[in-house]
Amino acid sequence: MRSAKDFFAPLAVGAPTPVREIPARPSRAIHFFDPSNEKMAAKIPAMVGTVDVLLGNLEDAVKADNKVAAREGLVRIAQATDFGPTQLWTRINSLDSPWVLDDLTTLVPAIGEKLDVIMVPKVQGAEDIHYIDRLLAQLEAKAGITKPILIHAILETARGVANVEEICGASPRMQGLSLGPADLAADRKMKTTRVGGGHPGYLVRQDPPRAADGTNDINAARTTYQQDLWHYTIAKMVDACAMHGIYPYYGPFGDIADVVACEDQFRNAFLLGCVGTWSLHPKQIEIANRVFSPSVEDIKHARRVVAAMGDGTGAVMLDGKMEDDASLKQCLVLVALAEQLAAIDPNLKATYDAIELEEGA
Ligand SMILES: CC(C)(COP(=O)(O)OP(=O)(O)OC[C@H]1O[C@@H](n2cnc3c(N)ncnc32)[C@H](O)[C@@H]1OP(=O)(O)O)[C@@H](O)C(=O)NCCC(=O)NCCSC(=O)C[C@H](O)C(=O)O
Ligand SMILES: [Mg+2]
Repeated sequence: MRSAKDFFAPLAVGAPTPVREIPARPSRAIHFFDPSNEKMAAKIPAMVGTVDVLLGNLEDAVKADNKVAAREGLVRIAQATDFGPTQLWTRINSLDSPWVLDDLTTLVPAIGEKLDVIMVPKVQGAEDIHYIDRLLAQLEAKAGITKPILIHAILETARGVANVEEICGASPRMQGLSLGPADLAADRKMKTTRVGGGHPGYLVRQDPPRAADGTNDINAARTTYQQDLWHYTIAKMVDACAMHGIYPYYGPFGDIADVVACEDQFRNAFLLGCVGTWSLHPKQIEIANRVFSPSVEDIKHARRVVAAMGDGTGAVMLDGKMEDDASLKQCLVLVALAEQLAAIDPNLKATYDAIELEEGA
C-alpha cells in the first residue's frame, strides 16, 4: 500500500509532478477518428475548434493490419496540427494486446507534450491503472515531458464495473471514465447486439384492465414503456467519478442514422451527471455539443434562483415552487458549466449573454 503522502510524488525520477485537481475542461464530444483512414485523417485539421476533443483511435474499429499505420498516422497528424482550444486524446490498444507497449513507447516521446489524455480500454481494476501510471512516468521522464498525461478508463467489463471506485481513485492522473456498452454487454453476456442505446425487449407494461367478469384482461392492448439498459451502470459510474473528483462520460451510440434516439441517449447521460459523450461520426458532434450544453431555459431559471436566494440560505417561493440552499447548488452546477463552455464557445457565449440582456431589459 502506498502512503497517502506519496500519492502526489512522481512515480519516476524526472517525471512531472502529478496534478492535484483534474481541470474542468469542456469535453462535450470526444470525437473518434481512425488515423490510418486517409479520408478521415484528412478531415481532422479542419475539425479543430469545432469539437472539444479529437481522439485518435488505435483500438477496436482499427483493422489489425492497420495498427502500425494508425499509430504512425496519429504521430504525423499531431506533429503537423495546431490544436488550439481542442484537446488531443488517444485510445491505446488493450493491455493484453500485442500493440499496447509500442503504442505508449512511440506516442509519449513523439507527441507526449501535445497529448492531453490517454484512454485505456477494458480496464479491470486498479492494477491496470497502476501499470499505466508507472510506465507513463518513466516515459515522460525519459522524454522530458513537462505536464503529466492524464488517464481515462473505459468501463467495459463486469469486473471493471465491480471495481469502479478503486479504478477512479487509483492515480492522480485519473481524468474520467466512459461507458463501453458493446464490450460490457458481451462481457456480461447481455443479449443485446447493439452498440449502446435501448432495446425494444427491455420494457415494462401497463397493468391489465379489468374484464367484465372481474378478472384481469391480460390480452387487452396495453402500453409498454421501453427502459434504459444502461441506467444502472451510468449512475454507478457517475457516483464513483463524483466521489473522486473526475469526469463521467457516456460512450458510443452505434446507430449513426438514428440521430433522434442518439440525442435521447446523450440527454439521459447529461441529466444523470455525465459531462460528455463519444461521437463516432461528424453528424453526432452537433448533437453532443447541443445536449451537453445547458439550455437557455435552464440558465434563465438557474440565474433567477441565484438572484432570488440572496445570501444562499433559507427558502423562497418561485413560480409556485420551493427553492432553498440545495436547489441553489443544483442551479450553480448549471451556471458554472455555462461559464466554462462560454469561455471556449463564442456562439454559446452570445446565447448566454443575450439572456442577461433580456433580463436587464
Ligand atoms: C461509422 C463509420 C464507419 C461510417 O463511415 P462512412 O461509411 O464513411 O460514413 P459516411 O459516408 O456517412 O461519411 C461521410 C464523410 O465523413 C467522413 N467521416 C466518417 N466518419 C468520420 C469520423 N469519425 N471522423 C472524421 N470524418 C469521418 C467520411 O470519411 C466521409 O468523408 P467524404 O467521403 O470525404 O465525404 C465511420 O464514421 C467510423 O469509422 N467512425 C468511427 C468508428 C469508431 O471509432 N469506432 C470505435 C468506437 S466505438 C467502440 O469502440 C465500442 C466501445 O469500445 C464499446 O465497447 O462499447
Ligand atoms: Mg470497447
